[in-house]
Amino acid sequence: MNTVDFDRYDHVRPIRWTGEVLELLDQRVLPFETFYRRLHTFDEVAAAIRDLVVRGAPAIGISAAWGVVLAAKQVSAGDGQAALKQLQPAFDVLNASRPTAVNLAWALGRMRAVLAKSGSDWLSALEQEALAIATEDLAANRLMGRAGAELIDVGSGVLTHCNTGSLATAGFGTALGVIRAGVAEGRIDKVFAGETRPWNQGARLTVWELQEDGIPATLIADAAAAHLMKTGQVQWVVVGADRICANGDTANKIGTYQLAIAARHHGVKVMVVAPSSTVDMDTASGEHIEIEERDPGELLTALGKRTVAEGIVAWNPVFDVTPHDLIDAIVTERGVILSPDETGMRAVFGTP
Ligand SMILES: CSC[C@@H](O)[C@@H](O)C(=O)COP(=O)(O)O
Repeated sequence: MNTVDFDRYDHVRPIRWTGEVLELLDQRVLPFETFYRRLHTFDEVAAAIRDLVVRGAPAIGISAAWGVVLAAKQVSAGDGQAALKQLQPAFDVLNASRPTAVNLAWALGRMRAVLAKSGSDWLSALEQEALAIATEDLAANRLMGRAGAELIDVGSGVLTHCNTGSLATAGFGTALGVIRAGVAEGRIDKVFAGETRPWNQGARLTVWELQEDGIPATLIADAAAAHLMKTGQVQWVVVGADRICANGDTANKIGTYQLAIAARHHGVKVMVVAPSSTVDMDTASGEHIEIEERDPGELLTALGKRTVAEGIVAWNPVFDVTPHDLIDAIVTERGVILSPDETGMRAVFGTP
């Protein structure tokens, strides 16, 4: 088996901290423009998360953490507790920027906990914590890449959905990390990516990232997935997650649920790859997850041009929940849970 040269995949970084400002690679204009937006305030960070300048569960958590640092730079306080009081509005605005991915609340929780126990050095403690959140995410992705690839037999084809790569994380990616590792190790022969309508994360971001790596990938229409499975070209669906509940139910980009149903019908396996920052053991099952609904305009237009007759009504939920019994493996940096259920999740993530 070949080894994985992780440094080869480190060139796309969606989030850069200069020490003064946050620079976000604007994912709305990729793949044709590579443009870093410079953000100076927490309000700008919240707007960037809401408007999908930055997206992907781990990446929005990391960005929110840096948003807290930007807010903190405007505050003068003697210790962390005093700063926390003044920073509460910033925490609230950042937390409300998107509802489904738990990584956002998780990262803000870490920043809040650091403040609560810091003395006069609270600002540098916050900065170090934001850096640690990003560094740990990259390390988790590399671990998961290897662990997930081990489940894949040599000669397999895989289908992925949305974008779970360097762009959605601190680097390397979750599901795309498994695909990178699986290709490097010689296990994966063919990679397919669904377009991921309506925002086209698969078409605009995933196949571009793979092309940058020199990994051949084939784009399919989302509607072609069941037919792809029927033709025997894929053995695994490999996806990321925005929130994994205590029983293994998983929220991910809209369309994941129907992929899992089609996969079960065709004997194709489903792997969910996500760091522990995506695991929400306080939410018992998927029915309690808030599903973000975005502007129906995303469905009524393409490249800013209206494609649907005036007066048409559209509904645009952007995540769905895959029940745990349709998932074959959940891969995290803390462990792999096969045929996940509450017992398997608790064995890795603990009891309440
Ligand atoms: C490593 S990213 C995992 C998920 O966040 C990803 O699959 C996804 O659904 C992203 O949705 P998005 O709306 O693009 O933020």
